[in-house]
Amino acid sequence: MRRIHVMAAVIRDPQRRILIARRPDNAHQGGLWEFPGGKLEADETRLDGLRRELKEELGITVISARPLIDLQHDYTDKQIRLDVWEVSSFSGDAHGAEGQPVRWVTEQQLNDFSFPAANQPIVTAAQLPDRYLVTPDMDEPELLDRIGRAVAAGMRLIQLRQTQLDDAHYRALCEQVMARWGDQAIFMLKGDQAPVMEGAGWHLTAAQLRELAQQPTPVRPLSEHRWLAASCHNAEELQMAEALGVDFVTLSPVLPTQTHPDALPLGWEQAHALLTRCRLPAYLLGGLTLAELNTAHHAGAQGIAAIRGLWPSSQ
Ligand SMILES: Nc1nc2c([nH]c(=O)n2[C@H]2C[C@H](O)[C@@H](COP(=O)(O)OP(=O)(O)OP(=O)(O)O)O2)c(=O)[nH]1
Ligand SMILES: [Mg+2]
Repeated sequence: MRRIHVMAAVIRDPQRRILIARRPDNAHQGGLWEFPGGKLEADETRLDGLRRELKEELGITVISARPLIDLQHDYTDKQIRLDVWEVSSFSGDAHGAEGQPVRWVTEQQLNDFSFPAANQPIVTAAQLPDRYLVTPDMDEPELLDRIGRAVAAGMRLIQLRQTQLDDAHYRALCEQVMARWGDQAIFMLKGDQAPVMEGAGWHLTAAQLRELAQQPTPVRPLSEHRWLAASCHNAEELQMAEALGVDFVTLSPVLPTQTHPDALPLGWEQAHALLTRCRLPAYLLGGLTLAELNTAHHAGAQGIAAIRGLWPSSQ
């Protein structure tokens, strides 16, 4: 069976709401909600195909767009590649130009609609930001001050990585951070503390991922309404993360880093190749800064994760 290349869009209005449309009852995956788009034609670039589909289906002209997530899914009757771009600016009045119902919904409301089976990672990608801050080891007063400034500057996804603290101190820190900023950002915790910290997410190490994925009957170790992530370094770990039902991953190291000087960097080409086969939203990690964000998007990543590259300066 030939894989069909589909261009689809997460289109946002200035309030960050997202446009979804309902597929006609008689279409493939009919009656379910979708991100507008359709099949790429021969000799068309990906962006040209996206622009044409959104003109045809919604009557809008794309002004700016960038890759969001690119995944492959095998239905019993069709194999598709869903190449989803985020459209942050367009002109025209978006409407169901083919008579299909359309709705503007918040990121949260996406959970209330039924999408085709391939779409769960797209919903997740639409709900997550494009940068993932990892905190460096640091004394508590300065750490709290800088977390406060990162949140105020709009950082919405933060991993509390404090390797110098014992369990009791780490837990106390996490409680404090969650109480102050837990409603403004997603906090991902490390270690065994996370499951008992209601409201927080859990970021698994590659070793924890392996242990959980190699159980006789692997089960996702956290309820569906809490974020679960995992650190991956190769195709096998990415595959385990998918099988365990992880929401998103980090893939590292892309470039040489100070925190892991002995690790062999993947480089951009290999990172891209690994992401092509991975269905989950992935943050590239290792020696990256915001200067590489666009390159990361075009390599198929959700964005970048970084310690130094995203940490607010001490000024
Ligand atoms: N547009 C879109 N298609 C999706 C999504 N999820 C998903 O599984 N699909 C599948 C359903 C279809 O098999 C295929 C998209 O094809 P389509 O029916 O939209 O193609 P098209 O707009 O070119 O329509 P047509 O000319 O073939 O009628 O991808 C999604 O979120 N958006
Ligand atoms: Mg379509």
